[in-house]
Amino acid sequence: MTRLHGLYGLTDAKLMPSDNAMLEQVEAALRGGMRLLQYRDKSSDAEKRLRQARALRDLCRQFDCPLLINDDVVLAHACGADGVHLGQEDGSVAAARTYLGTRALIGQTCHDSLELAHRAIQQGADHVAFGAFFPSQTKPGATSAPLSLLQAAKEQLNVPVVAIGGISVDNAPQVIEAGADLVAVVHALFAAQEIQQQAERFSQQFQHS
Ligand SMILES: Cc1ncc(COP(=O)(O)OP(=O)(O)O)c(N)n1
Ligand SMILES: Cc1nc(C(=O)O)sc1CCOP(=O)(O)O
Ligand SMILES: [Mg+2]
Repeated sequence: MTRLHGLYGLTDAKLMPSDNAMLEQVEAALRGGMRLLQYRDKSSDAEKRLRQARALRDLCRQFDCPLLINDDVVLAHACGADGVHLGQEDGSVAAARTYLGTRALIGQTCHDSLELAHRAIQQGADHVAFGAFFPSQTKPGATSAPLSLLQAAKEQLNVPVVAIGGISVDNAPQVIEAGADLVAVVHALFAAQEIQQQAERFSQQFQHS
């Protein structure tokens, strides 16, 4: 199992208006060194979601990059993804662990709370996400989290820690220095003019961490 570390991209239906656009953008990020991908699509179009998730699974496999599905354990299982990302309102981590098995990657959103993170790990999460560390264009209403939380998380938790929310090439060093193992990014990655180069810029920041 590869170590969870580096750039973590999340797909975005607005920035990726067709299957081809999505696959091209994701491939560019993979070529630039992205280490984990989350398929995040909030639509209720089950056929599209399964088709896109399967296409991403095939693409990610070529680059040895795990694929997680946002919110939906059933889709994660159906498309053969490596795991799932759950929010606090997206169903139980313990049930996801039972459903997807011991090898699945399961992350949970913990906002600004170490208590939520301890609970997530107890229930079977193998990584946890905190945020938002900076104002997010993708999710403007996200709860904000202080950088000091990352240092405390690294001291108290023995699983990889994800930082999310408004992360850019310019501010990523702050969260990485504070302890983030992965930076989860939508806008600063997939709205970039040159996605591969942008992914390389993010990835280079992990070379010494
Ligand atoms: C890596 C990562 N962190 C946090 C989230 C947010 O999850 P959630 O709170 O369930 O919100 P939605 O993404 O479902 O809108 C995430 N998706 N990924
Ligand atoms: C999906 C999501 N969850 C967040 C949280 O804080 O839980 S912030 C966020 C959006 C991240 O996108 P961008 O990199 O464009 O800010
Ligand atoms: Mg969710």
